[in-house]
Amino acid sequence: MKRSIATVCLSGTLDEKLDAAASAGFDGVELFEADLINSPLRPDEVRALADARGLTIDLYQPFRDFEAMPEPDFRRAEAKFDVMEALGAPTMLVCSNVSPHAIDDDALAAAQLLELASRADARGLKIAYEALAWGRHVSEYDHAWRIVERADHPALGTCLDSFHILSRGTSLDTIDAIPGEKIFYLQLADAPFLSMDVLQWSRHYRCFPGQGALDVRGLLARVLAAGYSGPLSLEVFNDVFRQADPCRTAIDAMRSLILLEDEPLPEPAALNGFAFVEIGVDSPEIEDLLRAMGFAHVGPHRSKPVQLFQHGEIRVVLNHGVGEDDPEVVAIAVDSSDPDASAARAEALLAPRVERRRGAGEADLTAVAAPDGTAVFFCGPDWLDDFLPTGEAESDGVPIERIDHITLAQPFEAFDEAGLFYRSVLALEPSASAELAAPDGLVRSRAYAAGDVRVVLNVPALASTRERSELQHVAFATSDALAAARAMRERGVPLLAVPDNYYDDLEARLGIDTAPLRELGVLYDRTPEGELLHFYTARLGGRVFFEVLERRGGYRGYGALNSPVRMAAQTGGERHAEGAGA
Ligand SMILES: O=C(O)c1ccc(O)c(O)c1
Ligand SMILES: [Mg+2]
Repeated sequence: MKRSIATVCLSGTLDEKLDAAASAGFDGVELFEADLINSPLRPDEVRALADARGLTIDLYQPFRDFEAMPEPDFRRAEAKFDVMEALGAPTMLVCSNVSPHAIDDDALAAAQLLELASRADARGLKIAYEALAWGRHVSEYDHAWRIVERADHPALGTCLDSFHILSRGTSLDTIDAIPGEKIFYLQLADAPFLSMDVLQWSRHYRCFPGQGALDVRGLLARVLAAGYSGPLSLEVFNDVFRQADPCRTAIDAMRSLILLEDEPLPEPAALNGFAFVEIGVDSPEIEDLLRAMGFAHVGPHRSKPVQLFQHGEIRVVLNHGVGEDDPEVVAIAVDSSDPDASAARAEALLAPRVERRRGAGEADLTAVAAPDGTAVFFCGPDWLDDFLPTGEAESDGVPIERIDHITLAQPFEAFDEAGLFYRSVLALEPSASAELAAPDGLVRSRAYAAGDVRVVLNVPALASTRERSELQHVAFATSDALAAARAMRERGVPLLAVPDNYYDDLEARLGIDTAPLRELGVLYDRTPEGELLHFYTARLGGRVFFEVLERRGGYRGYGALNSPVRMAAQTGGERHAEGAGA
């Protein structure tokens, strides 16, 4: 189907918005009135600009506070029709009246919309009437449809907006009763569940389908079943997108539509956990730490300054060629049952390829770049052959087994984009997001998982100019956290100290004996499904640390409840170290 995007979704000036929409592959735009009014470009120039970029202007929007008025403003309407003719925009969106002067009278609304539609029709234009969720007298789509049906004019139809419908929880049954050709336009937006005034929710927190919690997919299926054949158009008001790079937002938006439509998308290949995690480093200290955690240096890469360390199923690749000052997770790799299929799906979802140097005879690994720049590799079985065996053996006695999850701090503007990236490219399912209080600010966190591939994304809740530590960590699964903590402590792994107050609270809340946990700095969580025991290493330089976790029973979470004490301990340790050095 034709794909469109409202200019209000994108930051920048009108010409920048058009450029971004076109470069992401959109067919058309909804022109948001303010974007035109604030532009130095004449309507005919906007039309030419859109035309030159292969974009149609599908909708002019919104025309506000028109219907059910004592004196409907046809003069203003005619002036806007002039603009639409110059733009080549066929349809005007009229959103339901919010004015205190509006009269609660459907017959009046229908009569005035009928008059508007016949004037539009005289110019070959159409009117699409939309219920705003906060409209004064019309706030439900089925009500807007009854008024359209009552007016009964061929140039008058309705505009359905998934946000207004799903935010109010209106039954979707009436959609089936609207003839497809009377649905003149469909606007798609998702949003996280928030308990707040619906206007504020709509104007600040909408997001692209797949990024929020609304069943946009279900709604789309109903609208298509009704026979709608117009554009699938994204209309997202979002504070973060308004300040993000419009080209990136437009690609994020297009990825959302591709996922929503499903059709030309290769099926996701089954993933069998993480093949490896790659850490960029320029110092050898991390090698000592990995050995203390029981890892063996399995081998150097045949042609690159890259070392493979392994313990059980856990593989950590240290890349000395991309080392920043501080160690940093630069790549994650999934073990794919069909790496070519994984790569094809990633490409279909507009994931940018990471170009890599490859020596003769080396495995041909495809990597794509996640929004924060982390490379995501799709591995088959043969990549291990790229390393020359050293014969070094792993140590017994440190019971860690596989990578459980990888947690990556995201740049402020990349959080929703990154979530949709992992959700679509790797077909990971999101869990609910959590808010975690760190000493230096609130952190929003959301996990994405499929089988043994789990990625947790964190982001500061507010953009900040302050220097913030953007922590990343790799969590290793164990079947015995206490034994693992004891073994690592004996082997000299620096573990994060946990305050006594934490254990006192744990005893007060749960009535458990915390002595073994307290002794080793192991944190604890319990849900009806099971238990979690987990602990952390100190940070390796600035950003990276390791976690070891034991899931007991059916525990599926990530110990979010314990993140604040962990973050406080990390901040405290850092300030302590600064103080000691002074
Ligand atoms: O927030 C608004 O005013 C507004 C305007 C036009 C729309 O289509 C819409 O869904 C909301
Ligand atoms: Mg709308």
